[in-house]
Amino acid sequence: MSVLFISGIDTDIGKTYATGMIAKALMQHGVNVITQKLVQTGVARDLISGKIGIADDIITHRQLMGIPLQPCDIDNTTCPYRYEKPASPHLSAALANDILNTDVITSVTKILQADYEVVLLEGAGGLLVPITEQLLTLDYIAEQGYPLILVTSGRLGSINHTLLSLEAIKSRGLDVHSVIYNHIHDNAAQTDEQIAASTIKFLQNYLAEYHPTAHWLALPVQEDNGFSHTDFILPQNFV
Ligand SMILES: Nc1ncnc2c1ncn2[C@@H]1O[C@H](COP(=O)(O)OP(=O)(O)OP(=O)(O)O)[C@@H](O)[C@H]1O
Ligand SMILES: C[C@H](N)[C@H](N)CCCCCC(=O)O
Ligand SMILES: [Mg+2]
Repeated sequence: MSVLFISGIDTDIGKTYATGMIAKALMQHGVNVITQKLVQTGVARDLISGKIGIADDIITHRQLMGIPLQPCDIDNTTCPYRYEKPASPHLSAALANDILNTDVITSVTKILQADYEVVLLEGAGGLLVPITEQLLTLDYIAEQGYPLILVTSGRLGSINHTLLSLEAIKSRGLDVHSVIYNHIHDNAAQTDEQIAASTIKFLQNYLAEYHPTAHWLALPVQEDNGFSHTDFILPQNFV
């Protein structure tokens, strides 16, 4: 019955990996769980039929969960809004001459809730990404009252992006359910070990002071692009 919203400090921070791995961990605890994507941009058209494909993030979620695409994926219930242009949803929809109606998103979430105990709803980009010209992602989350999971990493710049996200959450009178620290950017190409370790410490102390109820979860790097999975441990009272 419950819906958890997975957002992050930016695009490419690891929301899809976090969502797939949470779903896998919940499945292993016997929870009947499905994932949904709010809106997917950058989706290719099928060369033969010309139809726009299934959302890439939904495909990755199922791979990480180790299950095939479900009927609700194939009929696009898990992501009705899919656009070709890899951009902010408000732009991608406009370029496709479409108008995204958030009531449709809410109604597919309800359909999924009827069949599953937990729906993990992944956003596109960060919290202040516009879903439409009028509505920011965070305002949709606030309207729906969904518990909010924020994905971050040790990439240089993450402290600022994480604290700005937490400020924005607070400004809507919301709290953060969990912060997931993705270890993907701890390597030398993105940052260095000293920065990553300091970022973890700083963020943990900040959360302890300002968001004491938030869970802290560490997402390990998944090998083979997610096909051999390192364990991801969920706290007992996660859902
Ligand atoms: N924990 C991880 N283990 C292995 N690879 C990862 C991990 N996290 C992220 N990646 C890599 O980083 C890329 C970006 O991550 P991901 O697709 O999860 O970002 P996102 O936040 O979902 O982006 P978007 O806003 O487009 O939905 C992935 O395609 C994958 O290659
Ligand atoms: C295409 C990309 N991977 C994401 N799905 C969409 C990211 C939108 C970011 C918009 C912005 O913050 O300026
Ligand atoms: Mg994603």
